[in-house]
Amino acid sequence: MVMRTSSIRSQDDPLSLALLPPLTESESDRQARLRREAEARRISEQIDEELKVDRRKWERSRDDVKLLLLGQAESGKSTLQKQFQLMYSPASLESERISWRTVVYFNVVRSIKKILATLEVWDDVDDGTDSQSALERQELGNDEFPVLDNVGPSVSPTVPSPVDTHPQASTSIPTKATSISELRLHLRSLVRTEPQLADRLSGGVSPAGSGKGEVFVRTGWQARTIQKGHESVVGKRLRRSVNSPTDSAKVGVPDQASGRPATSLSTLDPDPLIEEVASMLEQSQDAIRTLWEHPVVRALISKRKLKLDEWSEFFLNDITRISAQGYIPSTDDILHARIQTMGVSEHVFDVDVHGKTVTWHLYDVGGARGQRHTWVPYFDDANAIIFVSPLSAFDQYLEEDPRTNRIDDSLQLFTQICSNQLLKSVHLVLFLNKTDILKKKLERGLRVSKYILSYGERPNEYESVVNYFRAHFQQVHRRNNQNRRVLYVHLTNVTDTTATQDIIANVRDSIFRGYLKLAALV
Ligand SMILES: Nc1nc2c(ncn2[C@@H]2O[C@H](COP(=O)(O)OP(=O)(O)OP(=O)(O)O)[C@@H](O)[C@H]2O)c(=O)[nH]1
Ligand SMILES: [Mg+2]
Repeated sequence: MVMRTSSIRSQDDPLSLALLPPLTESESDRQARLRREAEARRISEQIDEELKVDRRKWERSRDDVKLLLLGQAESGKSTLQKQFQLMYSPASLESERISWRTVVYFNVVRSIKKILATLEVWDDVDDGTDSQSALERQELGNDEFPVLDNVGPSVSPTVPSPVDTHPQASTSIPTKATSISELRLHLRSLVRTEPQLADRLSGGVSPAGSGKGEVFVRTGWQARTIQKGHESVVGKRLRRSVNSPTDSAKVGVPDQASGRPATSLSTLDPDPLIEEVASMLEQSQDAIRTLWEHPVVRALISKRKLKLDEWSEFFLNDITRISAQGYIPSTDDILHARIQTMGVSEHVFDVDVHGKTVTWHLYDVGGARGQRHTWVPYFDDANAIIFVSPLSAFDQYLEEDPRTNRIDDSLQLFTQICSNQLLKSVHLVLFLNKTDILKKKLERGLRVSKYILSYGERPNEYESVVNYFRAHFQQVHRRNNQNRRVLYVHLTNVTDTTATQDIIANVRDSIFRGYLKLAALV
């Protein structure tokens, strides 16, 4: 007979009543029920314990630093992210190194395509019988025309037949005298690979409203550019190389002094598309160099009729190295390679700050107008922002909206960030970036007042221009600074590793000081 403890509650509470054992419960049923109840208690306690651990984990994650990189497209956010990666997770950059080859090739092929398209607009059409086009004749007759030393190899030209349209089949070496239509024939197959390279990088995704029909990539794009076998071998070898300095020499880890890879990846599984492009580049390197150094192209550039992206120049100047067999991108190449970010990509680093390791989550966002709505969900719990503004863009207009000057857009965007209520307590850092390109533009004689009317009669010199723009950003900050927070301003060239890493260390310390202050308050 089972003794039941009766209580007012158990009799009144329908749930307790329902849970009571039946009146007819036998001794063996009672034992089984007690075992079940003990097991249920054990599971419940285990769940409670796991919840406690989870809560602790969550609390730990609240201690992590969340840093947003914000700014318009092409301002240098992803380049800055690469510098963080280089500093705090070099092994991960190493394992990606080979994937950047696809981006570099894509940048080169796209630049060649743009040069040829611009030449077409400016009429290089000839009838195939005359090696000089109308434009060439016009330009070569021009006294202002730049005289180039060292253009093309000093062997006599072997001009290919106009019907020989396959550049790989041709053994001719283009020279200064080679006409643009001949170069176009040489480079036709290479240029045709551009959409395939774009597709390899983007996975076929091209978001609407994002500007010049660029190639956008999401986090993890690297996997698409590496064959399965390739990826695992590179990943394994390069990971190991980080732990063992003796291994690094064997596996393509860059030589520290030159930043260039020490070995080729000839033993790894190739991606057929990339290998084909590599081989075309190798065979077309003379044609590319001749085109790039061609007097007509030089003249179009100097007259600003051909406006190439900054990275085009970087890669085309070094085309012999890039198109060589077994090319692996150097760290400098990776820092200059251009690919637009789509959405928000998160990068996690363990950052050692004066003996304490803190996990940092770096959010690198797409800066084109069509991408900016994706930033907002990350504002809630952000600790710090680095706002990147490219000062060299004073003579450029948004790809998404050709009426808007890029500096104006950057100031407007900075106003929105400074005045955003969700961000009012966030540690704010401003990178006035691309100072190296700004210097070059000013040296070339580009006048700021032509594009920024308010600049007026101020001297067209670096110091004066930088002070003028910096003052504008500081004014925006002052006018939208409810919480009297400090604005930390740095003049940067984020492709310069030594200088940028010093600045990152400085930013890290200032964020950490704020972090300690906050920790002391809670
Ligand atoms: N010379 C020079 N080039 C820079 C600098 N910062 C960035 N670049 C180059 O500018 C190009 C664009 O930089 P990204 O870092 O891709 O720009 P982003 O802000 O991430 O652009 P989105 O992803 O479109 O928002 C790349 O080719 C970089 O190498 C700089 O300070 N100096
Ligand atoms: Mg980016």
